[in-house]
Amino acid sequence: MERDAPPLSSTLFMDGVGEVVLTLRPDGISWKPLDAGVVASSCLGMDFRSKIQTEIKFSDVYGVELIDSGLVHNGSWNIGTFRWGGDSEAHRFVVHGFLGERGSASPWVLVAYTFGHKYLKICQKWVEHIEACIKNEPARPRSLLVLVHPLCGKGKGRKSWDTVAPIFCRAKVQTKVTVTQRAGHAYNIVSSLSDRELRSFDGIVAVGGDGLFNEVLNGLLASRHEASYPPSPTELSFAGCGEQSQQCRDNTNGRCSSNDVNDMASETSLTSDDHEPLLTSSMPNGTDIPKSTTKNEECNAANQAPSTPFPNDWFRLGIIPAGSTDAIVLSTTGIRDPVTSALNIVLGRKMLLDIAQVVRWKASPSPRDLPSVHYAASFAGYGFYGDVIKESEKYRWMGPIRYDYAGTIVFLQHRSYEAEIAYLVEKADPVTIPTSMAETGTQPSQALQKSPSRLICCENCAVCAETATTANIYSESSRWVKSKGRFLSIGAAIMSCRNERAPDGLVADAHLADGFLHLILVRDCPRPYYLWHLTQLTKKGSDPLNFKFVEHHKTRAFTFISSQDESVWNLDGEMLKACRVSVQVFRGLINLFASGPVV
Ligand SMILES: Nc1ncnc2c1ncn2[C@@H]1O[C@H](COP(=O)(O)OP(=O)(O)OP(=O)(O)O)[C@@H](O)[C@H]1O
Repeated sequence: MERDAPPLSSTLFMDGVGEVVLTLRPDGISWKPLDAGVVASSCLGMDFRSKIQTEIKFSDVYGVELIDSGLVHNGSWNIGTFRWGGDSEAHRFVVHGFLGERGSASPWVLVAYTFGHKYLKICQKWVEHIEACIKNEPARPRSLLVLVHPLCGKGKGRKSWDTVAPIFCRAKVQTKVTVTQRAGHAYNIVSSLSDRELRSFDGIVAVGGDGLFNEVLNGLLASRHEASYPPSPTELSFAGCGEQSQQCRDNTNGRCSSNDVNDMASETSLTSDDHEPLLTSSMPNGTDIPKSTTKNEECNAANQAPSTPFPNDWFRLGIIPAGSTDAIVLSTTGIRDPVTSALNIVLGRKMLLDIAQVVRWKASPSPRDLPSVHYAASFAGYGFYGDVIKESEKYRWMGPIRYDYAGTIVFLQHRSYEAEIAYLVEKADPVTIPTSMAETGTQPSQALQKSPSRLICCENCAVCAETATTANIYSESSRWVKSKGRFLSIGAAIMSCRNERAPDGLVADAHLADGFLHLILVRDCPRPYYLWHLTQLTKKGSDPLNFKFVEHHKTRAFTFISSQDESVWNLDGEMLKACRVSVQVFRGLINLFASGPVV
């Protein structure tokens, strides 16, 4: 007889096990074989058998679905022998979940448990019930925009999406999928979404590498993030640093007063417009493009504010790793696995991520040369880092190995660059160690010995969760410090920047959402010392920053002026030509479908 009441406990057939008593608990379901045996599960056509799996929590269930009626196999493994108990024809439903050890950096493994009953209604009730329970789990997405870079990595973007697409389907997440056709395509799609279109999605997923994610990030924030620019390098250079630079500001919440601009005009031709945010929409690679305007955006423009501003607490970005380095995924999940990342997305995992705003200033007298704004999630680097990206473009045909080849060439060239940096120092910052200028040597500096115990960012990180609001970069609690000289490289790590070559990343203890970046200045030094520094980066547990020629400053903003006519920056692995740059970090500017690395 069919029943209408929701089942709290029923006897069903479980595929590969036989008859079980299935029980609904507040936090999941459990099953107990009537015939004491073992439990089996299957995944993507493969069988995973476990003697201990007799339950699954709703937090580990990503989908449940009715399937066609058919055979439920009643066989089970029993101490190495297959015991066949006959199959039963039944109505069926499948519970899709995953097995993953908490606190372990191994990939999560998909599991599917199939149950059957002779009455369809019993199966329907179980499905409805489990669905209702998983809906109570923290905000799982319903609709996503998915952008697939088909050529990323070794051309594995499409294949990576094909691997994980069934997960989205089983989780009943609607996906609008676009395969990119060229560099800049993802940027165009995202930046031209009207607010209404954006609000129809819970997030955007990039299937590709850090470069595709950077395009999505820039497209999203180009017209939706409103903030004052950081000071221009020439402004700080003109005003000098330290307390003076604070005094050159009025009370316009960080914007320069017209006096500042007039004062600077003789040096750089900056106009007051240069200091208005969001005047220019730029491609991540530095090509300025006209922003397409939708009706909605016109409306927004009239209201002077986008109706979906950033930061907000609902819209999330996700990455399915398929690129050549995948530093953002490695630094935010601890593992480079498309299935684990897809599960993080459909399960609605959410964490805040700091984003760096990189403003490129031009020195040309043309009033059309407005500053252009770019965003980076993981890294901004100059010198060695910029040169490697530039050189590697010549060898694109080699695939990901071109970075090793280009890195070797650039290392052998051993170029250093004259530059002037000004960085913001927190008056109470224990990590900023302004080491002596232009000092090189083989003896490790004492910098890190002076730093407090190094807390590595992880799931539920206490540092990132601190509610203390990050002070405005113009607050009284900070001052600008200048550093000038010849540098082999200048790197700004917004996150640890872990990758397969650098298992701890550039800065092992960088946090994902503390509002700081780590400025690493590598001063000109003999080539063997630089090699020593680089090789330390490749070793787990080493200390690549503990050299006298390396300065490490934890900061919220810095400016840069190069004395070169052409300077190349590396933003999240993409090239940006810029001789004058200001960078500031925005704490938790976006939400990511992730929960932090397992370390
Ligand atoms: N269909 C496409 N054809 C060519 N380039 C594309 C396409 N889609 C995106 N791109 C661009 O390719 C660049 C690299 O993308 P991504 O980082 O995702 O892959 P990757 O394999 O890790 O790349 P790389 O090895 O260059 O770092 C980005 O600048 C991105 O904008």
